[in-house]
Amino acid sequence: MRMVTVGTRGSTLALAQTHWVVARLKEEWPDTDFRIQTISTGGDRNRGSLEAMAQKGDKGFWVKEIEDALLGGRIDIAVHSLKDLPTEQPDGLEVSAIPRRVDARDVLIGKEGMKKLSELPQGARVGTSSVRRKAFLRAYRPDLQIVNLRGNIDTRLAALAGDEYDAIILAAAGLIRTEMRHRIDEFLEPDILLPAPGQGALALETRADDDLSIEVAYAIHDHTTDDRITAEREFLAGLGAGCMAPVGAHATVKGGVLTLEGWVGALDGTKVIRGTTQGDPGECADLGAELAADMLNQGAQALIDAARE
Ligand SMILES: NCc1[nH]cc(CCC(=O)O)c1CC(=O)O
Repeated sequence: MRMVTVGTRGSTLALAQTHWVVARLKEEWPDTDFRIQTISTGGDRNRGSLEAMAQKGDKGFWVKEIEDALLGGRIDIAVHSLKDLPTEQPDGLEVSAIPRRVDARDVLIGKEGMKKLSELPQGARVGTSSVRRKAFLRAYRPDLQIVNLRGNIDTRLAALAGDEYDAIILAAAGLIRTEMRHRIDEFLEPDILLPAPGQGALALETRADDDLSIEVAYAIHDHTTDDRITAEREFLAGLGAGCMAPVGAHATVKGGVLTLEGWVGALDGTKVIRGTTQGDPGECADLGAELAADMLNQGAQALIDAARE
């Protein structure tokens, strides 16, 4: 029997999404044996230095050890949250499949009486460490207090039970995949808050010359999701930004037309630039690059640089 080893981080979310991927792969390849191997990354071991690493431009904080395991042949397919995966893969590796996206939106989870963002009382304390979510909150509700909140989904939900936070913001997909959809109080629609590029999507990464694993992974590839996230990620790459930038993007495909919306915000909330473009889904990469160029012309670079400091 053919055997494929699927690697991922050991967090609840990483394992939940990898079990989902393996179940989907097993439907397509009933005669293949799948094994799951967990790998601890710099991000798992060393949370305190996350910001320092980001400032040094180390984008691969969550993926380096996993990519080393792929290159070393200890695993054959890696499962990543797409939004944590740098837009360029190292030599010898490639993204071979993008499964269907679940839900790209961010959500609010709040204490009693704190269950809608627009209705939070003056000065309410909202937990997040994402620069995108911070920049958005400061622009949208300058009165709110933003309190840093790190850690896995479980840690963040546990923190809300204490008394430091009135509400927190998380990605819907993470809660849905870990069977915590019932905890969601409000879905923040993209017209209010644009999600991170690639949020809610997964990426299956393989060795570029491993035809067998590529074929296995590609069985659960979803073309529409791929077009959408390609537009979003080309937009991010076109801005010269990574997953730690105050950048949101969301693409949809309806009636054969791809619509890409982009957002860049000042970390202090004093300025936001928002743009949109439409075209053929086959041109998704160009659409992302064009929107990035358009927003650079409107001054996006200064906002991205300011958030690095
Ligand atoms: N950066 C952490 C991370 N990476 C992926 C998800 C959630 C799942 C997803 O966006 O696909 C999260 C947590 C969060 O942002 O709430």
